[in-house]
Amino acid sequence: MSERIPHLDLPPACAAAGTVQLPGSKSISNRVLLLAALAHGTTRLYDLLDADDTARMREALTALGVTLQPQPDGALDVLGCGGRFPNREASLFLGNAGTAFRPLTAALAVLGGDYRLDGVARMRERPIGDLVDALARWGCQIDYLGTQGYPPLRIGERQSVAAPAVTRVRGNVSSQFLTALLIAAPLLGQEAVIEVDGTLISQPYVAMTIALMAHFGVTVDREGWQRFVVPAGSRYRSPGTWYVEGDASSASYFLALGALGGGPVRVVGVGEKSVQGDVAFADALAQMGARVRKGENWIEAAAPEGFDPMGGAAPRLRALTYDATAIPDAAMTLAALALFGDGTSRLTGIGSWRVKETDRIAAMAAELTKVGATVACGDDWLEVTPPATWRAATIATYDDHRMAMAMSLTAFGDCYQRILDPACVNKTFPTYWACYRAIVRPVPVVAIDGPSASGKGTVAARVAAALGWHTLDSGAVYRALAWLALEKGVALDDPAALVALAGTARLEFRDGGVAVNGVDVGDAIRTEAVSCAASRIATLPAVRDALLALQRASRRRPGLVADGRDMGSVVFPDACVKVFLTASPEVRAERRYKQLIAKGFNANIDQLRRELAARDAQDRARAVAPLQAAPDARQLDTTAMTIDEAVATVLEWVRTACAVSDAVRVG
Ligand SMILES: Nc1ncnc2c1ncn2[C@@H]1O[C@H](COP(=O)(O)OP(=O)(O)O)[C@@H](O)[C@H]1O
Ligand SMILES: Nc1ccn([C@H]2C[C@H](O)[C@@H](COP(=O)(O)OP(=O)(O)O)O2)c(=O)n1
Repeated sequence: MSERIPHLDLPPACAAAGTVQLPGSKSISNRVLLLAALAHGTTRLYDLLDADDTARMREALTALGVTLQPQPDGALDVLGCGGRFPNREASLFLGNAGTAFRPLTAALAVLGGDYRLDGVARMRERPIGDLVDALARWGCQIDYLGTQGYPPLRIGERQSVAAPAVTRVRGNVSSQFLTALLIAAPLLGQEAVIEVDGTLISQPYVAMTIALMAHFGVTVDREGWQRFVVPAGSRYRSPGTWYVEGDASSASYFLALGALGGGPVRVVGVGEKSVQGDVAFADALAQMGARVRKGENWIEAAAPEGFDPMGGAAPRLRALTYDATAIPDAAMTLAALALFGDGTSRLTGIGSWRVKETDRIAAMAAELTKVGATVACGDDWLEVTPPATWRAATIATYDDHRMAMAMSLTAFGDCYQRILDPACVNKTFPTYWACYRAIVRPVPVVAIDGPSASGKGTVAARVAAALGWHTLDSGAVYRALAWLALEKGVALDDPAALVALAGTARLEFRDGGVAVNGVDVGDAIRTEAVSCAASRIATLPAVRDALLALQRASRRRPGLVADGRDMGSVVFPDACVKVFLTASPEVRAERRYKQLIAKGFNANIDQLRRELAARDAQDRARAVAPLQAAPDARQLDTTAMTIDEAVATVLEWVRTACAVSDAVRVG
């Protein structure tokens, strides 16, 4: 997704199954790019992540004079510069990529030169003082160009001081500081000893750094996770060819979706032997009750034993109490999964969330609350109690890819959810939404549109009864508001007043019944006066917008049959079957006449014919969502058909359309 669209509406989801080929790991990609650039010899890299954060690293290396040669088979050749960048002067823009900013700062500071490093506004709020202080003790020359302790930075020539016996760095701010020092240490030309003060967070990321350095010829001796020694004479050497693992953090969203949507969902690219700590997410998911299986290069997740994907709701998972110190990124997925727990979940050890792409604790708390959860949080913990009632929400993403991806799980809460700035996933996973759509099955909708008295309502109700699905008579939505406007004397051509009326009234549509502010208006809205008023207010775009969410709220498991004028074209454009029902004007007038008489209303067939024709004309001519068949709708002319025949035809279409999915129960 390259264009920044303002929002993405996720329809309520009912199932998820399939296989996802994961993009390359961001953490591995940026580490091996830098190691290959610093190494002696050429490294051929396969399956590198192609996303914003890796693009920033590649641009930086190019600016430093490193040659990167894309190969016809998709690989990238990095021509290592043997421990010294050709360009001793450069100005680097690193966006919001911590995995590029921190290690490059350390490597450039140790090598010395004349460099400027900067990033986006948020990068200027992410602390780097601990790393700069440690580097200063190695004789590095680093100045803050803005706020002390934060980017942007200017790097000069390193003073030739003997490295102190021990360089200390705090372990609880960002493990990337330690990673940066370790990667830069072989460039010092002498032994480096690094000690960690306090607890080391995100320890698996440091293990990954050490493992990758070993593949590039540098062995780090360590005592526990407190003391690290990089021997004198260490030099990076290309391993020749390197295959980047799939991203384990990105895997977490799909595994979670598998647990919520029945599954199984398989992610390919990470497995049992992964060097990435975030594979531990799968174990946390199993603790929540999901069924998890792992192979060498894949992990699979399915809903808990006994879950019926055709039932009324997402599976109840077990609430989780979890120390996420080792997996801060994947823990965001756990926070969203907590919405589906059987009680309050508690995540601890997530203090580093405060200094990531955004203050993730505050962001998560705010957005989980919007969908109905009760959330409590502190400096380094978050507690989530699932919603008693789910709410449709507009979810902010804070220019944070993981906020967008984690919150996509909320689609299993039986409401539409709007994700703002969905393209923020480009940071690490540009194809996320395409992968999401490939495995997630929204609650199915059958849309039946057509002119008045073509039989929409009758056919819709019978089809829904046969399938066991819900119904939406969208005409009743317009009729109810029109009825209220007539009651209250609100002008039928005053959009603002009508929208205000819709905002304050309680309009309820359940099981075929219609109530306005608690009063049953099922029959009152069927008069010809209300029909004409409904058709008039339906021409106003603002009124149509105001009634959209109300109509979409009817989309609930296991499925919905909706009838109206724009069900297939506007309200449910992703409906699995779209029907455009017609009948000749004479037959329609006759049907309506009989219907009204049967209900005890007075009716005149000639007048009905005229009124139907006028209303059809108005519904067809309006500028917004006019009555017309969607391009992908199937026409059904019922002029010479019985109701049974019409219903049987539609049911057959539903069965054919849904046969591809065993997630949808038909008939
Ligand atoms: N195929 C059909 N053949 C005969 N009568 C029908 C047929 N479809 C619907 N009807 C009758 O026509 C009337 C109007 O149908 P309705 O479902 O209210 O239409 P709409 O919702 O399109 O306005 C109802 O009394 C219904 O029983
Ligand atoms: N999806 C819809 C449904 C109804 N309307 C408007 C246009 C229609 O003339 C009125 C009444 O719709 P309704 O479906 O109840 O009317 P009929 O039963 O077909 O006569 O509402 C609409 O604009 N869009």
